[in-house]
Amino acid sequence: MTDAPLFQRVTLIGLGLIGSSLARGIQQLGLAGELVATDASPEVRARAAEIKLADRIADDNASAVKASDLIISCVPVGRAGDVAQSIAPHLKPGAIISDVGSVKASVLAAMSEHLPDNVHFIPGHPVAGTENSGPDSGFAELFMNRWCILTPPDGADEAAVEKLSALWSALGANVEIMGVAHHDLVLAVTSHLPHLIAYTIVGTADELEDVTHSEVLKFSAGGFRDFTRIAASDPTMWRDVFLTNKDAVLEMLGAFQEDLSKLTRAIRRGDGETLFEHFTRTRAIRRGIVSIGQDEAAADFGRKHAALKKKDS
Ligand SMILES: NC(=O)C1=CN([C@@H]2O[C@H](COP(=O)(O)OP(=O)(O)OC[C@H]3O[C@@H](n4cnc5c(N)ncnc54)[C@H](O)[C@@H]3O)[C@@H](O)[C@H]2O)C=CC1
Ligand SMILES: O=C(O)C(=O)Cc1ccc(O)cc1
Repeated sequence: MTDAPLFQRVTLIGLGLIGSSLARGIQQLGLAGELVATDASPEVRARAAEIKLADRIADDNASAVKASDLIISCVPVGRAGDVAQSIAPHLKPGAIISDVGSVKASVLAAMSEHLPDNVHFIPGHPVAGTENSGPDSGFAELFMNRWCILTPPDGADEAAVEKLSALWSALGANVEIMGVAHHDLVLAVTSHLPHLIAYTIVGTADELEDVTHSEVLKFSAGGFRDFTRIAASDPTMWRDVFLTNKDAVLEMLGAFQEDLSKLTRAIRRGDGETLFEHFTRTRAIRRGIVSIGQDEAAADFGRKHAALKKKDS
């Protein structure tokens, strides 16, 4: 006998990297009795139908959410308010509404403004992705052994939080609960600033092409190549991240610029001790992250991989 699906009807709005990864995972693991999906782009809807990303592809957000028990908005954070406005009058009372946006305070404010009181709004953020976008770029295993942060507002229904956590856990993610302001500060330094640095350095190298005669790209080894991958990330998504997490990013950018000035001064003065000490500290940080990651992965990998394989066969 197969287990009952976690949710009777699930709706995904936005079928890019994250929406299509969710669609594939939910279908492969049988987490929804019926999966409905939609996207603002007719081309994306047509492609989603062609590759069967859901049981039904709806023409618009309003019809997609009818009678749905869980709705996850997977659109750029600047569009979160539009999505909430378009679905608000059509929601089933008691439905859970969530999202996957990389910024949380602005999404909470923009969506809460429109959503009725008789639904459970629990914003979320899977800390997992790639530089690719669109319906063909997703894959069911994207969330395996990655964090998914949920940011329920004060007084959120505990059973609804549990149910949403169960979905992310089934997809292989480790769920963590935190407040929106804390989320935005932590992600500003761990994700948003690194992307800004990558966008900057690749642009700088490109502007130097006249001086370097295309050799920047020709001889780019590890470090620069890694930056070019990150700098290939979606321009709409990242424009929205920096516009909506402005304060936290500016705070972290201030701290970063101070540290960069210290290292600049050390180089100018030939202060090898400062450079060596700094690089030794950062090497230890990386080794700590990698060993924590390996312990967690070793503990979880077998169970989660077996679950997906079972569904595949
Ligand atoms: N790309 C990544 O690595 C990660 C992205 N996120 C977050 O996930 C969200 C989606 O990102 P991706 O899947 O990468 O984007 P994407 O660009 O691949 O897909 C976004 C989709 O949303 C659709 N869309 C835009 N406005 C809409 C609206 N009003 N109604 C319906 N559909 C609409 C677009 O047509 C597009 O197909 C963003 O908020 C992003 O911050 C979270 C974790 C990782
Ligand atoms: O591709 C990468 O290295 C990423 O960092 C992906 C990513 C992008 C945005 C997020 O909010 C979470 C993960």
